[in-house]
Amino acid sequence: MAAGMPDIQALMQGFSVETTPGSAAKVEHFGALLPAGTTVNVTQLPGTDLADTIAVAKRLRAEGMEPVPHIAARSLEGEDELARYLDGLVSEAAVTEVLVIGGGVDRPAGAFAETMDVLKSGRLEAAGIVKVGVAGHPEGSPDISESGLAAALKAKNDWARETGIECYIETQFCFDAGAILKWEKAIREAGNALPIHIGVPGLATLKTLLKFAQVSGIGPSMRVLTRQTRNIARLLTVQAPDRLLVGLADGIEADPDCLIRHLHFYPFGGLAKTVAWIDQVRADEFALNSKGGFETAPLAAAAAS
Ligand SMILES: NC(=O)C1=CN([C@@H]2O[C@H](COP(=O)(O)OP(=O)(O)OC[C@H]3O[C@@H](n4cnc5c(N)ncnc54)[C@H](O)[C@@H]3O)[C@@H](O)[C@H]2O)C=CC1
Ligand SMILES: Nc1nc(=O)c2c([nH]1)NC[C@@H]1CN(c3ccc(C(=O)N[C@@H](CCC(=O)O)C(=O)O)cc3)CN21
Repeated sequence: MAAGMPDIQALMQGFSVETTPGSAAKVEHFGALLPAGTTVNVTQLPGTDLADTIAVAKRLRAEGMEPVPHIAARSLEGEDELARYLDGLVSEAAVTEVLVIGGGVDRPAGAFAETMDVLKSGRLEAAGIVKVGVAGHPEGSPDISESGLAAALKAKNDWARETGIECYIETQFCFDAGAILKWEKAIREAGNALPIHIGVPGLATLKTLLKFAQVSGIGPSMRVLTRQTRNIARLLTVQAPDRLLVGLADGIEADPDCLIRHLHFYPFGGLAKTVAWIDQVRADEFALNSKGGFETAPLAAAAAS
């Protein structure tokens, strides 16, 4: 790597991806797309069946991936359901790592109102879980106050320290490297010691990104997207997160204490093209451009779908 070049490849190492039961059904074989052992998160979205998340985790394990299912605290009925869910994940898919989130339901379905309620239950340790991700919100959350987020993050740090369980933060997706770097520094100064995986949008059309940004309540950096919709033709062009990655790599390089460790890709139904693009970057098949990002070679037609 030449001096002054952002180290995009270092940033790409150990990347993870997210899938939903619905989008996994459209993937023929995860092992044919992703390096063996890649971490694949499986969502537990409101209104979906826990059995579907377990089934996808099982399939991921069989296809050589490391399944990391979501546990959405507010969607669970209580400790019994959590115990049954964990039992299924461990016995069917040998799961040892989970991502615990509050989850998008307005009113808790049962005894768990937030992530900490699940962590404090002791059920994760009892099930043999050794690594736990929790959510991060670089741009804040439409559902949670800033003080609520700060209190939750402190409690999660305390829990990690007290239990000795390996914990990390996985963020909401965001389009603005500056906002992410500023947030990382602010939570670090407030006492955060957990390593961070940054949520990054995969390759998708502007139209798809806008749709998901809306359903996920992504705030300020929506403007980065909506600014581009003035040119209507751009709605159907595929966007890559190249500028975001350059900005992050530069920021990490400039601050040796930065806790950003990995990227987590949200492919939004475009797993094949996202992975093809990641492969090009990992193979060093890209060149920086004058727009603060980089270009890869045009993707093969098969992966462009
Ligand atoms: N991949 C995904 O699906 C991701 C989803 N998220 C979203 O982030 C939010 C939860 O964030 P966490 O940091 O896990 O919160 P948390 O579980 O640590 O809770 C923090 C505080 O916010 C409140 N809270 C949590 N979820 C809420 C909701 N949906 N509505 C109103 N209040 C809520 C809790 O009662 C608590 O006081 C959810 O809306 C979740 O869907 C965040 C990251 C990734
Ligand atoms: N606050 C919040 N709420 C969320 O629901 C949420 C976040 N944040 N952050 C990011 C994740 C990613 N999310 C999602 C939600 C839905 C699909 C989904 O419906 N996927 C379709 C296929 C994609 C397509 O439409 O082509 C599926 O069939 O599962 C994917 C990711 C929701 N997420």
